[in-house]
Amino acid sequence: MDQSLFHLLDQDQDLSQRKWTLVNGPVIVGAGPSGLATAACLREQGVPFVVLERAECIASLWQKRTYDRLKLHLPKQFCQLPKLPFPEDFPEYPTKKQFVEYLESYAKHFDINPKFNECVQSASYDETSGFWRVKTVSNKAEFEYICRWLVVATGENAECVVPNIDGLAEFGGEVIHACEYKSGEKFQGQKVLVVGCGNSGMELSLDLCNHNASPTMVVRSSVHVLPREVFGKSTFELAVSMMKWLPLWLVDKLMLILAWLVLGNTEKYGLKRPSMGPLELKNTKGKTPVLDIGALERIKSGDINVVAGIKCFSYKQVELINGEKLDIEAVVLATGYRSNVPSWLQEGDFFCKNGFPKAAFPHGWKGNGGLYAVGFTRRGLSGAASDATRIAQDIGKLWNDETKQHKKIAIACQRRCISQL
Ligand SMILES: Cc1cc2nc3c(=O)[nH]c(=O)nc-3n(C[C@H](O)[C@H](O)[C@H](O)COP(=O)(O)OP(=O)(O)OC[C@H]3O[C@@H](n4cnc5c(N)ncnc54)[C@H](O)[C@@H]3O)c2cc1C
Ligand SMILES: NC(=O)C1=CN([C@@H]2O[C@H](COP(=O)(O)OP(=O)(O)OC[C@H]3O[C@@H](n4cnc5c(N)ncnc54)[C@H](OP(=O)(O)O)[C@@H]3O)[C@@H](O)[C@H]2O)C=CC1
Ligand SMILES: O=C(O)C(=O)Cc1c[nH]c2ccccc12
Repeated sequence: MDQSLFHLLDQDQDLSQRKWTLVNGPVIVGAGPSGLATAACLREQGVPFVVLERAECIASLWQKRTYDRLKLHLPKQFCQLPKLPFPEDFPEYPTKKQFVEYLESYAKHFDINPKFNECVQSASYDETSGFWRVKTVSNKAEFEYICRWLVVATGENAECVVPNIDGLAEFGGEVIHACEYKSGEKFQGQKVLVVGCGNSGMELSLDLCNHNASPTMVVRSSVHVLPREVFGKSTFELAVSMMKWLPLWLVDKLMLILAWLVLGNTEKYGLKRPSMGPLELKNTKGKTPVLDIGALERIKSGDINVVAGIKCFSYKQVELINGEKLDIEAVVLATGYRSNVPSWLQEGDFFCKNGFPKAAFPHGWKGNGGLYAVGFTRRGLSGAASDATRIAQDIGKLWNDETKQHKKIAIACQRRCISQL
């Protein structure tokens, strides 16, 4: 065993009380697409690893916290993970079910078997020994993993953002976050307030319309709505191609011209555009533009009512900032998500308070002391795929060097033992 590890074991009384294990290779926290992609790339290099997942399944965001009708909103070539493409018969925009099936077969193909129901409570780096100590709780039992490398793969959407709006506790009707919404079926015939106008707010409002409910969507500030396709071609793909030749500001201008040609002036429906362009806003603030799949038509037709902002709630009612009062029966908070890294990672150099790496893309994948982050680039699944490839290469090299070193030491010890016989 490594000499420095003896130091850690000697020092800590706690460890004699708790069950612990020494991991050969990295610990990956999270079995979503990012964690799976990293594990697959490590497997290809022959590096062992342990994946810890708080849920009882892989890709819990996709399996447990998204609505039934969800489809990927970027074309499939931007959403596949490294080393194993989507099956050829997948459509341009795979459904949630297809995507989950792909992820299941991906995990099976690379023999990735996460430890489920293991929620990481804390992770800290022991400077003296050079090891990470990762503490988990599983069925109330505490456990500790000790490892040289820690890969953070808990995602940009780990927790729901639930705003504290005046009077919401007195509302009296059903209040859910978008992550609990499955289908508009149970809202049939109801007046539903959808708070937020990102991709979730737009798509849930559309789903509510499709189930004969009456949604009112709150747009408190501004939003970029782009068509998912322009003249039959993916808007996202078009933007990616243009970025190879043109500066970001110009691509943003062209996107807005195209959006105007295809969608018309969206501001007259209460959808004020931000002053910053859609790609610049995504890159700098992480705010994703809406890729419209039909909600705009329903806004234009009046099926989705758009309002400006909420003042407060009262019993089965909402008061808007313009003083208008609306009777409503249910509220869907499509108010977004946040990272949970600050709640468990005891580290201050690499991650910001908001749970994202401090360094801007493409530098935010590697920290000090064997710390890595995958899937925090605000570039969706393709960003996660490129992080995963880099991380696995880096760890692969370090692991191989250390393993060779250990082998040399083991052989030297063996020789000395033999010579003393
Ligand atoms: C509704 C929706 C649709 C999207 N559609 C697209 C799309 O079409 N294209 C695209 O590119 N991107 C899309 N995204 C972006 C999304 O971030 C990625 O699709 C993808 O899920 C990110 O993968 P991830 O592994 O980084 O995070 P996640 O999928 O969130 O996985 C993180 C995992 O970590 C686990 N975890 C969290 N905390 C802990 C802990 N303390 N201990 C143990 N485990 C923990 C979680 O349970 C989860 O399983 C979408 C996001 C949402 C919310
Ligand atoms: N088909 C797909 O692939 C889908 C993809 N997604 C992705 O999931 C991620 C999360 O999207 P989403 O869930 O829409 O979250 P977003 O963070 O994109 O949007 C949150 C929305 O809630 C609003 N909001 C937050 N707090 C309040 C408040 N107190 N009062 C009023 N409005 C509020 C925000 O307004 P403001 O801007 O003023 O802060 C914003 O409009 C994105 O990356 C998105 O692209 C989501 C759904 C479908
Ligand atoms: O769907 C998401 O949340 C994504 O992050 C995918 C994505 C990455 N870059 C974009 C630019 C415009 C629209 C979606 C995305």
